Amino acid sequence: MARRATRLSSSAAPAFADAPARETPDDSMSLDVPEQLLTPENSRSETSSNNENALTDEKPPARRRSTRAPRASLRATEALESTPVKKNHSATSTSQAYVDSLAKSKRSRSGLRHSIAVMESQMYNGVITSAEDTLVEEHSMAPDTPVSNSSQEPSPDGMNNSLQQRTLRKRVEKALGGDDGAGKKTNATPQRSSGQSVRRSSRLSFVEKASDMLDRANSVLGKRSRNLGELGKDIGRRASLRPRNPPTPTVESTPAPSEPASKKRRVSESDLAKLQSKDASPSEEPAAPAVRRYKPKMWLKEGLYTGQEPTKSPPKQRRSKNSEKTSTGPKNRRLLPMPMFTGARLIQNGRDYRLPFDIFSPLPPGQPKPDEWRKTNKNVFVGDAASEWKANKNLELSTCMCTEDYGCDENCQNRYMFYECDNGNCRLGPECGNRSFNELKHRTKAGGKYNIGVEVIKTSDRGYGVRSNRSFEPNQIIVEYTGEIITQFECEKRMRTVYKTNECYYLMYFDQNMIIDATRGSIARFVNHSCEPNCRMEKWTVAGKPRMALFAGDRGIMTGEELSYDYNFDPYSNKNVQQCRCGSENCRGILGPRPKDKDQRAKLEAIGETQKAAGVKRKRAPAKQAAPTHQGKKRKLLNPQSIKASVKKAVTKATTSRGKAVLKTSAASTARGTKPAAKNAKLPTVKQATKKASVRMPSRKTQSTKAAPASPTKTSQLKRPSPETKKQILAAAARGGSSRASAKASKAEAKSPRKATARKAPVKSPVKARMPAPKAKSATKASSSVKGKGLGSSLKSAARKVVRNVRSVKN
Ligand SMILES: C[S@@+](CC[C@H](N)C(=O)[O-])C[C@H]1O[C@@H](n2cnc3c(N)ncnc32)[C@H](O)[C@@H]1O
Repeated sequence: MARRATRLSSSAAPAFADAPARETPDDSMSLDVPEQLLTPENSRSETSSNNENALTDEKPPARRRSTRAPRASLRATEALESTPVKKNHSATSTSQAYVDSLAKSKRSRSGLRHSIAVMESQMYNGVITSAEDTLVEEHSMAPDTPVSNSSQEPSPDGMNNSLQQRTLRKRVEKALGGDDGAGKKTNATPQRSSGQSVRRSSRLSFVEKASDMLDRANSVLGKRSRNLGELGKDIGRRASLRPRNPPTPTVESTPAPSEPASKKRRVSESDLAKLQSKDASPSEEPAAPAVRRYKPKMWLKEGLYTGQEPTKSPPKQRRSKNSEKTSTGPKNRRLLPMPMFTGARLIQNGRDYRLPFDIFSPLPPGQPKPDEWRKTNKNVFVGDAASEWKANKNLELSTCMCTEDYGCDENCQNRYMFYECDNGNCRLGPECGNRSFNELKHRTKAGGKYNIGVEVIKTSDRGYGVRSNRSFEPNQIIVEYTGEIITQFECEKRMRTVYKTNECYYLMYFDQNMIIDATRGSIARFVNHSCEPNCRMEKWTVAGKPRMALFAGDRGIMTGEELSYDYNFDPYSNKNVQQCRCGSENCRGILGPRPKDKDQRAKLEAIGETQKAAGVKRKRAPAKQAAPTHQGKKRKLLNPQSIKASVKKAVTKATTSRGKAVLKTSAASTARGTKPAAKNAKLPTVKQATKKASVRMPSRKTQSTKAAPASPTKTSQLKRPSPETKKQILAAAARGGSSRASAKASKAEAKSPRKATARKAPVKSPVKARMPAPKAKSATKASSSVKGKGLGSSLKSAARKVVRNVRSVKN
């Protein structure tokens, strides 16, 4: 009730003019009039403060009041015009108040000026009060405001009217300015100004709020950002936190389209936050990659090889097909590394391995080459050799009857007689397997390490040697032994003169009492001797001409092996025995055949031991002589007397020796030069196995008859046919009109002698070679068709023996 009374008293203030109290206004009221001169503009500073501040500002300076009065009067006029209903009432009350004020002014000391101001303020208050009453009734929000609440508080008895009026004014201002809708309804000019003043005074400026938000953001970002900001570091990030554009112009420049342009949009904290996030986002984007996302650590579940099943398959890299495309980094190994020192162990200890035959593995270069070697890959007739050769040349004709099914295999007649097939004696073409020299010709023509297949090496104790650059199949031709073909007379002459001081000679018996001197020759001359050789030296007839070549043994040749063959030469004298350094298990100890005589063997062994004990070695090449010349080397030389003695011995031995393929080339061996079988010979020669020609089981793997030590090449025990046997076979073939008969006869004799050879059951026919039976088509037929008891009967008996031996071996 007190509240109501207060309001009524204030609102009905103009009506007091009619009341007696109006006539005698209270002094207190008159004294309070100046306080009522507070205009809405004056109240700006007051509205922002509380009521206590308002009480302290009860007496504003007079100057301010005077300046505000005209505006208030104008507003009051406008209000009166806009509210005609209330105009009379307000005018009446205003006039009454004016009369009262005039009467008062007469008594009071205040001037006219004050009176006019009071009148205007009363007029204004009357309008506002009436409007305020309406607004209070219409707007339920008005009393909720702090200002209205404060104004509705029951005033004490001593509260003056100025305070009431001021409170009312505040309420009106709140009601008009706080709600835009209400402002529109009232359509009063003071509402706009009051609204503006309310916003300005009741809220902080936008810049201040933005700075507050910046402080909050700093605190949210944490200590590090704060420190950076304080220390002035990381300007970029700090700048990102700071609003780049002043927020107030930004908001004002981009008002909401629905709002009027004149109005300022109220900025809430959420808007500030959005604004700040907008400003901060572009600068924070580059900082995002700084936050790393590490892959989760993958721990090894198993140790090295622990729990892994051993496998023989090669390790697989489990990579997807697209891994190379996707992976940007280097191609790292996915497999575990090899254990330490594995490679070192392998290098130190080594590992045996064998390459297949068809793999070419060239050896590293750098082997010293003999500089005195004059090379030739063809046989060259020198001196009288060419004329003598033609005179003695026998036209040996042979034609094999092999079919393509067998392709001139081991049963080929040409092969049996060491005749190479060609288009003249064989009807097979590329299917023929008996054309080794032709193959070698194409190989050497093509050239290259692989095709040549051999190279010179320097051995530790045997001078130079030859090793293979590639692998060779068993019985494959390797290299031809070529050189100058000289007569025996020429050979003796050279031995006396040119080779007098030589340590090594490269002489080999060839054919028709001819000698191949490979001093100027092919690389085959460097092949050393071995008691267990891996090669054979064979003489073949190619297109009617004899040729010598080195063939691989029965087990083939691997890459890097040193090539060797059995020299099988006769030293003719115990003094000329050379110690063998082949290093094989079954080494005979000397270069030459093992003597049959025990005494002689003991002597040779003693000599060998003596040489060993004395350290007698053939010093071929001093260390400083990388490429020694064989000329001038000190070797044991014999005087002419000893040569003569040796020749005598050789002659006697020559009657029993057979198949001297190799002529030892030492100076000592020059003394061994056997006397030619026909005439008196003073110079060395090579004996042929012609004295005791006997039919042996044919084998193309036979080179010499005398040298047949227990060796892996024991198959060489079987001899090839002697020249005499060969002639007989050829003669029989010529009589029969076909060489096939002889071939068949041979087959009948041996029933595949190579089978017997393989079983190491050589059969030696005691019967001397006679004329072979012509037209022998098979073993039985051949024997039956033999005319007479010559070679046919011997072949027959030999064949029977072979059959018997084969059966015994089978059993
Ligand atoms: C045809 S030459 C071989 C190439 C010879 N190594 C060279 O440096 O010219 C034969 C000579 O080599 C030597 N020789 C070959 N094989 C030998 C071996 N197994 N043991 C000792 N000396 C050997 C002998 O001195 C023999 O007289």
